[in-house]
Amino acid sequence: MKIAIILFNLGGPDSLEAVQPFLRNLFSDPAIITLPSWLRLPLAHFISKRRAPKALGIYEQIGGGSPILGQTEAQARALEEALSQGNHHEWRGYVCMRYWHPLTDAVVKSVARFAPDRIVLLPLYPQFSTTTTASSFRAWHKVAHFKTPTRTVESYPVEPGFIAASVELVKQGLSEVGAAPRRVLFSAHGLPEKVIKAGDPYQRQVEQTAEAIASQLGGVDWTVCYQSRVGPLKWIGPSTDAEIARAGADKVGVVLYPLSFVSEHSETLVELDIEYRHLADKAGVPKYVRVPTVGTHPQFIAGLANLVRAALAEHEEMA
Ligand SMILES: C=CC1=C(C)c2cc3[nH]c(cc4nc(cc5[nH]c(cc1n2)c(C)c5CCC(=O)O)C(CCC(=O)O)=C4C)c(C)c3C=C
Ligand SMILES: [Fe+2]
Ligand SMILES: [Fe+2]
Repeated sequence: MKIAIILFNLGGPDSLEAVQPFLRNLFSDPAIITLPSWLRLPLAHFISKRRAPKALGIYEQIGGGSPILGQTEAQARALEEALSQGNHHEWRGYVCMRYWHPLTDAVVKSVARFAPDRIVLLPLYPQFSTTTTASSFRAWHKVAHFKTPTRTVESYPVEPGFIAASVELVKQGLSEVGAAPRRVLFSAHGLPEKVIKAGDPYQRQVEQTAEAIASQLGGVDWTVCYQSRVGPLKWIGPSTDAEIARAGADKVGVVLYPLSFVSEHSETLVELDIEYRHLADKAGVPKYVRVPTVGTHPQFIAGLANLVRAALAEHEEMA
């Protein structure tokens, strides 16, 4: 049997020229700006133009583009390998980005050429949000009209492989800081407060992930906080920068784990590694360790493989 797995992620600009069109795609998404299209599209043009200089500054610091595509491709290949063990199905992973290439239209065409017997939609967002997972699913269903049975993984905030990989990485971070007083900051991408008030389960799922990891760390001080605020709306808190300042005031080391990201990109390599590290220095944080994202950690990939198999098995036996 031929099985296509669609790995959804946000995408990022692959050159400085791509920064503004990438931002325009992002702000044109009705899941990000909930206005009718006659107002949203000109606004997206305006906001992306206004945001571009700041975003250019961000991507200039990481070689002029985002590494997210290469990282996600590596996850797709590792997942194919994990799924291929012990069976003779043909598993093929397709990376499908929401705001930069490979975009949905092109991915749907590639999948159609493969002519799979089953399709599995797999978001690379452990926690569900209307702004990420639901947006990617909507974009997919708008273009994809396959007769092929399609299964969906919605979210996996406490999936055991994801949690085990996270625990291992956070423990390495803790040992880098040593025995001195320290606090684990579980930093998630933020969201406007009104998105949560409208029923988005993201914040609750982020808290579930943090609790599941913390319960295996053996009594460390920890807290959840939110990074990457953009725009004038009120976002959920506490903010990661405020938590770094509090750690400085309390004179505790920081082990920061970005628990809503599963790969490296501008939000980790610039915001966490450059901007927040600088903030931690200024705030008097004795030691600041940023824990890497799960990437192709074997336990994370094994967890994704289990999710895919479970989604397929819901309707039939896939031995
Ligand atoms: C303005 C609204 C935004 C919302 C809401 C939002 C939600 C959200 N985003 C991610 C993951 C990523 N976002 C990334 C970049 C990025 N995000 C926004 C805006 C919102 N995100 C902007 C404007 C940008 C571009 C960079 C910048 O100008 O600061 C990325 C990184 C892309 C890359 O570099 O490859 C990721 C990943 C999540 C998980 C999320 C909601 C839960
Ligand atoms: Fe974002
Ligand atoms: Fe950001």
